[in-house]
Amino acid sequence: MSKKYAPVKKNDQFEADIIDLTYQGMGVAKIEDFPVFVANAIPGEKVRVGVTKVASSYAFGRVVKLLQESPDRNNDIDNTVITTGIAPLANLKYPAQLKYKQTQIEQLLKKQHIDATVAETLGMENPVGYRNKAQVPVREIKGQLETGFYRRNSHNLVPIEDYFIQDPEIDKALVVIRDILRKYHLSAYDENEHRGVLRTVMVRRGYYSHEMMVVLVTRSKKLPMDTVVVDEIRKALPEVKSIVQNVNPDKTNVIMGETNNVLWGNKVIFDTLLGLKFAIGPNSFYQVNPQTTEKLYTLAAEKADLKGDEIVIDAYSGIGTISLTIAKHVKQVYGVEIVPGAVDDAKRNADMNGIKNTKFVLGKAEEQMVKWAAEGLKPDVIFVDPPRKGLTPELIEAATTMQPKKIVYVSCNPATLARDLDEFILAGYHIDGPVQPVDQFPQTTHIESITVLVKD
Ligand SMILES: C[S@@+](CC[C@H](N)C(=O)[O-])C[C@H]1O[C@@H](n2cnc3c(N)ncnc32)[C@H](O)[C@@H]1O
Repeated sequence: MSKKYAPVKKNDQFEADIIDLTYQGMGVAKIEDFPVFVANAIPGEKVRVGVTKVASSYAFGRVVKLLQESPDRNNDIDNTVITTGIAPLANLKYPAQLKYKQTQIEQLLKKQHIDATVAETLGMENPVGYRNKAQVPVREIKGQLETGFYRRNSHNLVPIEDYFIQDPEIDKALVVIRDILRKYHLSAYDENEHRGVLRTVMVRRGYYSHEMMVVLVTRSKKLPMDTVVVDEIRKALPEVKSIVQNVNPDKTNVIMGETNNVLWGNKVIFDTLLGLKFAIGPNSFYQVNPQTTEKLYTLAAEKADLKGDEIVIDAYSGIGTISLTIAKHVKQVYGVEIVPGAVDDAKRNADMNGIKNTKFVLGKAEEQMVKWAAEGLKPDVIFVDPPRKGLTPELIEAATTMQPKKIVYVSCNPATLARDLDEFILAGYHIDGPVQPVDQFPQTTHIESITVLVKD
């Protein structure tokens, strides 16, 4: 690829209109057709841009002066949530956020030459304080243990007490835990030296149950003062039902390690979703926005139009949330999931809710689907709910070989969704009805949606 000529250099300033918003929530300005991505600038604004970094085909900039403000700008926020990337879209009023998410999907489908409509994003009534899970790094700043969030694109911790999108009870618990760790002089992890004890504090809280799990992720096997620390945490936070130490000894950005030691209480916490009870372990994926998850699953089930006699596959089944919520509307569900603890939770969740027509298999969805296809399994409907990287060609081939009438694609990344939809269309499926975005992650750039594919 030929190298573009960069018409700007670092520290240059220029005035520009912001013409677009990237999928990371940066404003786009152009100078001689050369894109400059500007933090905290939104479409419709005119700004004086200061160039902060120049690459061969784009540059980054910051707002030196806001010359003309968009009516969509939300000024009612603490800027830390933008600079840390906790809530990179919080500078947009909520209706504009919903529109942005719809438009992002439309643009990605168009790029892939997919002819489909995208419905308006279903939003939340109160789009703050919704996250049921926090994972905050622990670092030492000026000789003191701090919890907070990294400044965007860095590993520099910004101490924070109000995380804006997390359940406020979780925010309060984080401060209590931080103060207990300080009181007993526990050391924070130092990434550069690979030293210190506490790397991350994870807190999860059941939306309906109010049960809390605290996970202390440590570099070292030993957690000094564990007995007193645990005792103080559970006394100070009566909602806590489980305190776990997770050991992650590696020099890595991966948050959780493989070993969990239950320090006090249960191995799991429980919560309810669509009237069913779920056990959730420390390493299991559980949707972070329980309020919209209920809408999402209800819609996904409605769109599948289940009659009661279907064989269904739930690929990427996690702790069985989709499988178990649709089980009563179908004959049999087969789930596949890669995390052993999540499969154990899914089986336990089926038992706990008296559901007998589900079968959960531990494995890679892309391999298990090929096995099922080879065994002659003929599902009527396949649900896929993959992580951000989307589906593999093998999975798509296996799924279409089984020739289900419907495929319901729950996606958390419209870029991989568009790529995969193209493959399904080539394999003889078409998109039925509009793609439906559901705002699982208000104030952030993440986009969740449901698409239904039907056999031609
Ligand atoms: C977006 S979550 C969906 C989970 C579940 N459907 C839910 O809504 O709670 C994706 C799940 O896929 C699992 N996963 C990731 N890669 C996988 C793979 N190759 N095969 C099977 N499961 C995988 C993750 O552990 C996670 O539980």
